[in-house]
Amino acid sequence: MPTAVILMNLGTPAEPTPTAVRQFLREFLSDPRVVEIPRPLWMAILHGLVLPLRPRRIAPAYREIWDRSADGEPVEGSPILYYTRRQAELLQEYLSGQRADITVTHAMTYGKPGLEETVAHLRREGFGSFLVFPLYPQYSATTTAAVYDQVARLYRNNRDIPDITLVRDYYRHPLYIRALANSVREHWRKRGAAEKLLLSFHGIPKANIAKGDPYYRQCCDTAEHLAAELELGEDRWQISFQSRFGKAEWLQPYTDKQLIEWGGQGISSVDVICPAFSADCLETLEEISVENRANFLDAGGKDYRYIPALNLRPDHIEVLATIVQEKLPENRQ
Ligand SMILES: C=CC1=C(C)c2cc3[nH]c(cc4nc(cc5[nH]c(cc1n2)c(C)c5CCC(=O)O)C(CCC(=O)O)=C4C)c(C)c3C=C
Ligand SMILES: [Fe+2]
Ligand SMILES: [Fe+2]
Repeated sequence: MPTAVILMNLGTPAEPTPTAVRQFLREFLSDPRVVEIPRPLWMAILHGLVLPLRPRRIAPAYREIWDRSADGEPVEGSPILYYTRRQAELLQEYLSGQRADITVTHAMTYGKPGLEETVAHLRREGFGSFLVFPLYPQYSATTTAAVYDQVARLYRNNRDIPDITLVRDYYRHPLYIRALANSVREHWRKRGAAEKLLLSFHGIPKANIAKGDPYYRQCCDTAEHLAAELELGEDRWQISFQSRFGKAEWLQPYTDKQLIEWGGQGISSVDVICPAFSADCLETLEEISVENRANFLDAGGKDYRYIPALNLRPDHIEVLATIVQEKLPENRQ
C-alpha cells in the first residue's frame, strides 16, 4: 500500500510581524500539552499578558533570523519551515531509489501547513497509510505527545481509521549520535576544539519530569552517548537547558547562566551544539547564536562558536531514512 511519510516540526509564524507572531503563539500556547497551568488561570495570563505583549518583543528577533542560516544555506523565509520542507524533499530523493511505495511530505504542529490539511490532501491523492515522524529526537509530552493528540483528533469521528504509524523518539539511535558526532568533528577540524563543549537542549518545566515526562532522561542519554562517541572527558562537556518561559522553575543548569559562569571563571572558548533541534530556528539562530554569544563574551569569554543543527546534512537524511525503513519494513502486510 502506498504510504505517506509526514515529517513534522513545531511550526513558526507566517511572517516576522507582531500580528503573525500573535496568531502563531495563540495557537501554540493554547495547547494544554504545552502549558499545563490550570486552564482558566492560563487563559487569563495568555490573553491578558502574553498575547498583548510578547509578539511585539519577539517579532524583531524573528525578523533577524528570517532568510538566515548558520551554515551558509540560502534559506527562504522561516528557517525551521524551510529546513523541514527541504528535509522532506531530500528524504524523498534518498528513498526513491529503494522504496517506490513511499512519498514524503511535511507538516507543522502549529501554523501552516497543518497536519489536518496535509492529511486531507494526501487522502484525496489516494494514500491510506501514514507514518507521522515528529523531528524531536527526545520525546516530551510538550512536543511529541502534542503531535499524537493531533493525529488522534483527526479521526475522532471516523469509523474506518487508516493505518497510522508514529515515531516516538530516536534520542539514542546510533546514526543520530554518529551524525551529531560527525558535525562536531567537522567543526573541530575547521576551527579547532574549544575548551568546553556545551550541549544545550530546549528546556521544559522541571515539574513535568516529576509527573513522568521522560525528556530529561533522554536528553542526558543523548549527551552521554555523544560525549562517549567524541571521547570527551567529563571536564570537557556539560549539558544545559535553554528557552525558559514563564516564572516556574525549568530544567537546569540554564544555558545562559552556565555561559556567564564559564566566562567569569576564565574559560575563554566554548563550542555550543543543540542536539534537540533537528533544524535551525529562532531558538538556535537568535537565542544561541546571538543572545548567548553576548552573554559569554560580556562575562569575559573570548571565542564562542555555534555548531549548526543537523539540518540538511546527508548523514542526517540517512538517520531519517533508516528510521523510516525500520518503522516501515518492505515486507510488512
Ligand atoms: C511555553 C512553554 C514551552 C515549552 C514547554 C516548549 C517546549 C519545547 N519547544 C521546542 C522547540 C521549539 N520551540 C520554539 C519556540 C518557542 N517555544 C516556546 C515555548 C515553549 N516551548 C515559545 C513561546 C516559542 C516561540 C518563541 C518565543 O516566543 O520565545 C521553536 C522555534 C520556532 C521558530 O519559529 O523558529 C522550536 C523549534 C522543544 C523541542 C520543546 C520541548 C522539548
Ligand atoms: Fe519551545
Ligand atoms: Fe527562546
